[in-house]
Amino acid sequence: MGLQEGARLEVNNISKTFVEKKSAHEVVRDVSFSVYNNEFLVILGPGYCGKTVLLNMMMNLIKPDSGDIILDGHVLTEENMGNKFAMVFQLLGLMPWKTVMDNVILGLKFRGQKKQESEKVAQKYIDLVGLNGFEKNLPHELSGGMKQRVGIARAYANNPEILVMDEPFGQLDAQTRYSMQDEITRIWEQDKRTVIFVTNNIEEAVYLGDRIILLTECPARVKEIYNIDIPRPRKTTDPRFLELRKIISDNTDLAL
Ligand SMILES: Nc1ncnc2c1ncn2[C@@H]1O[C@H](COP(=O)(O)OP(=O)(O)OP(=O)(O)O)[C@@H](O)[C@H]1O
Repeated sequence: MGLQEGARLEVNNISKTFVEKKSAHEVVRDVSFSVYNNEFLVILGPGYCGKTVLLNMMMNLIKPDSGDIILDGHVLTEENMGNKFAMVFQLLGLMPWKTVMDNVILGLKFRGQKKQESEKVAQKYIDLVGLNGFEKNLPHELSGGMKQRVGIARAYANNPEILVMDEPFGQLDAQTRYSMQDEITRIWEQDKRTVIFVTNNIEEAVYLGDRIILLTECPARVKEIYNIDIPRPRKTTDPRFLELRKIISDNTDLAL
């Protein structure tokens, strides 16, 4: 399969089986899809279906057994991926002894940027995620949603072209989760990047995505790809929203 028009990333027929003590565990089977420039792509699948393994292959952290990943027309390697990717995790990995500013600056520091320049970049993204005034706070002084914002600011500060988010709101209470969904939409609309967002929540997928890649139970296969043709800001009560949610729900074993 060649590179499709406008595609940044092409996942071509990738499969992965883990072999442990002579038993084989097939986790990803023959998965193919494209990721387009600056789109908000959601990967939706049930728990343990292989979403993280798939993401890890897309980020060159795990080698697929077969198939390949094409980034901007070339097979993905450490060299050509450079600093193009940044990741936001469900469990954030914030340094508890470091302030918001120091946590956001971390990646820039690793790359040897000067402190003053790093602080300027970090401040831009601290402002973007709405944490102005909390620069000197420590993570334990922040709510779950605010910590998640720090994670997003840190990812953005590294200036990635592709932002990968692995169930970033999975640990948040429902109310905070809804407000973070609005926040991530606002941030992405203000500073567009290619986003690959993983979730097991259908409503979240329909609320956020330009497109949804629906995966099956393990081993993960692509069950369907949906274009979400609902203008933003979206409303969960919109008839088209409810219709799409039902169509996807009827096509999967996922519980809402
Ligand atoms: N390095 C590994 N060795 C062996 N098995 C693994 C390895 N990594 C993942 N697996 C298995 O692959 C399956 C899919 O795991 P994965 O973490 O990708 O699921 P997931 O869809 O991201 O789940 P969740 O929604 O809970 O995050 C699991 O059964 C897991 O135990």
